[in-house]
Amino acid sequence: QIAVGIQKELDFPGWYTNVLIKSDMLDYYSVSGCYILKPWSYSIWEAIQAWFDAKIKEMGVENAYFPLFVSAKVLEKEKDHVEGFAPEVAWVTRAGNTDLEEPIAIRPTSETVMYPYYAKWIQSHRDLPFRLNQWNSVVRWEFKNPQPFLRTREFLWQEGHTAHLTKEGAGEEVLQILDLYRRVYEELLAVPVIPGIKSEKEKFAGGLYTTTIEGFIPTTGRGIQAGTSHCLGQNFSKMFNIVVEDPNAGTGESSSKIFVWQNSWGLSTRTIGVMVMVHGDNKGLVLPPRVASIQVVIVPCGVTAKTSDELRKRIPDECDALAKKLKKAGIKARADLREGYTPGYKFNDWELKGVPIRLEIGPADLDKEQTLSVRRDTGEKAPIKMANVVEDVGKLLETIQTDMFQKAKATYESRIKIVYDWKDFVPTLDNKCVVIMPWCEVEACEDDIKERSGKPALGEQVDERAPSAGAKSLAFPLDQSKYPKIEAGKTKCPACGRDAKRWMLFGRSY
Ligand SMILES: O=C1CCCN[C@@H]1CCCn1cnc2ccccc2c1=O
Repeated sequence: QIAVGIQKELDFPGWYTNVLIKSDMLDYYSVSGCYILKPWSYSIWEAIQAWFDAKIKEMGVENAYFPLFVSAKVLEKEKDHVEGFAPEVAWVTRAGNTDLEEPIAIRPTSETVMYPYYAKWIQSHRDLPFRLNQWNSVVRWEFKNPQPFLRTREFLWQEGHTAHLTKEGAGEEVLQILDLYRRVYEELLAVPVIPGIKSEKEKFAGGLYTTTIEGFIPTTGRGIQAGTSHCLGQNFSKMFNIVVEDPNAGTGESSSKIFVWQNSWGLSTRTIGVMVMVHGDNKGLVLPPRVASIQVVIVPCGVTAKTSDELRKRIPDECDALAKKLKKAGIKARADLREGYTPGYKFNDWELKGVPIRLEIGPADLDKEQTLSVRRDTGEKAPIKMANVVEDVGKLLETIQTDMFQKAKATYESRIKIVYDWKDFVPTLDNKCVVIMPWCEVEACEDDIKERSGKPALGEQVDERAPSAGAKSLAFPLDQSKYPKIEAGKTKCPACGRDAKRWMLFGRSY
């Protein structure tokens, strides 16, 4: 039985991995925490890559490739950058029967790999802005329960690393990239995200500030960090001595050096996991047309033992001709002419794989010169005149893309609850919602909120590898105007009573 067989609302983790396997997106691998990305999911990553790569190239970013390995000396160049992450670093200690003199780390991220060379290559302010990106994979040997796409020991991503003359120049790019990330989710994956700024506690410790796009998984009511764009300030340029002459210094003055202002930004194959979780249903994947490698599948119907020889040939031929016609118009269509499978079996199969539109052609459709369209997202059926099929299918794909986004956006917005009183905080989380509240921005309060909202039931065994129950701060939404004005000195933080400063999203998260 090829249907998913596990209900999304009843066993979400089971549903998730089942859908990924049965839709042929991935296969398990012999090393724990690692998965094989099969064409059905890899083609989604390729669609994301193609779109994002073109956009950053328009900005003047160039792709490069740096080595996978980084020496301990270089990786640990700056303690506070790595200390919190050290347990996740994977090391090569042996080649064949020979132990290595020095253990060599596999990159968990490439700041320390790249920046010694930024120091060498960036000499003058004319070299700025300096912008390189890598499409690569990184390794983080996490011990928390792995989840395909969301938390894996190796994952594919892009990591952009740029250098600027001024803080403002860097800051402008941080937000430009963050908006590209938002568009990858909202325009390609039909997944709504909230752009914002991380708290001091949640930001990348090695940087100056972290901007983020926060996604939401309705089934669990958990937030998920969907992409990050950091301003590193001058922290790394001071560590690695990446300096340029001050262009404004008069000639002859003592050479005044400027430490460059840097950014680093990353988006990973986590994008695919979020898309599956947000859109999938109990029949399997639901793919947004913009990233579907097959947008339309055409299935011959009504061919039975009693069907005339003429029709038995004509119906598949019509399906094939229609597929060719749609492909010629740039629509990714496939005729499923497999022998020995019933139409019903094929319907199930393509629904499992999340193909946005199914077109059926049977004897009655031929008579009426039409095809019957079936939407994967809503199941809605509608006949389409063959005379207009290219235009109508094209429009239907756009409609599906928009409807999927609007539906997910409405769900997300319905799960964001304003909280003014602490008594409402935990019940809101327990209702699978996230909290938006006027917050004091005091880190001790943040710790207290996590503690007070995650208390395990009395005597309950806490498994630190289980997803946390405590609420974290997710982001200060960039758009604060959506929420009531915070009266300085009047509006109080619901958790601690101090003066509130900005609206902050809190939620349980991945
Ligand atoms: O997010 C991004 C975006 C892409 C470039 N890197 C930044 C910051 C990465 C933060 N990070 C994350 N895990 C790590 C794991 C081990 C060692 C170091 C790190 C580490 O620096």
